[in-house]
Amino acid sequence: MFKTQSLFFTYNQQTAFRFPDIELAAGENLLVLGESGIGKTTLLHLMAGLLRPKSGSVELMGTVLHDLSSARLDSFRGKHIGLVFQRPYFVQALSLQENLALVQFLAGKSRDKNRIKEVLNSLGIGHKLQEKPHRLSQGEQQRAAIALAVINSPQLILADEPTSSLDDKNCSKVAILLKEQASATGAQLIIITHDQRLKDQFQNAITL
Ligand SMILES: Nc1ncnc2c1ncn2[C@@H]1O[C@H](COP(=O)(O)OP(=O)(O)OP(=O)(O)O)[C@@H](O)[C@H]1O
Repeated sequence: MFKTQSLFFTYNQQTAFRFPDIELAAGENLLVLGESGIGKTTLLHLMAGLLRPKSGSVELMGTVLHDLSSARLDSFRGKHIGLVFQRPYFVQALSLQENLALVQFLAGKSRDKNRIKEVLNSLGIGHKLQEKPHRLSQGEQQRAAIALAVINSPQLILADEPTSSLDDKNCSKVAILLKEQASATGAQLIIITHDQRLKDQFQNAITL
């Protein structure tokens, strides 16, 4: 179960955000739509525990994120939350396989080459295992970004504008892949975007 309650956040006196409550059971998906500047990334960062709310709470699997110390929160995030960013963050000097092994290591897991192969194969980029990230096409990089997010089988997958730089065909593919990856592990999936093309692919949607 993932749940946010009465989330309120301010960067300064001019920018204050109140977000609608979200509640998702295991395996459920949600699309959060909103115009530029409305606070989508802010909400995603609150849900990932990267920002601390001024009031309200974020709860995943019975744990209230901001009750944890920052070290425990980092570890909890590494194990249970997968993040897909608009622009993927890779260590460019490492191969795709090594990048994924690093994410396993940072979550306190041992290197699992079979899991790395399984995830890359399911995303259609198994043959790019040894490739450096900058040698991948934009669509491949976006799929590799999904691999980074799901490698540790997180309970919650949060994606920030995962499709905005993609053409229609790749946009649809990425949405399907994210849903497939989430349903493979029974994870909750939340996509935050201004991309109206995704509307048809999600039954559960809210607009900020
Ligand atoms: N660190 C910050 N300090 C002060 N203001 C900020 C900070 N980060 C974001 N903001 C402001 O908060 C508002 C919401 O930003 P946010 O990035 O959450 O919006 P968004 O909906 O994701 O926008 P976009 O779709 O353009 O990425 C913006 O007006 C932004 O300028």
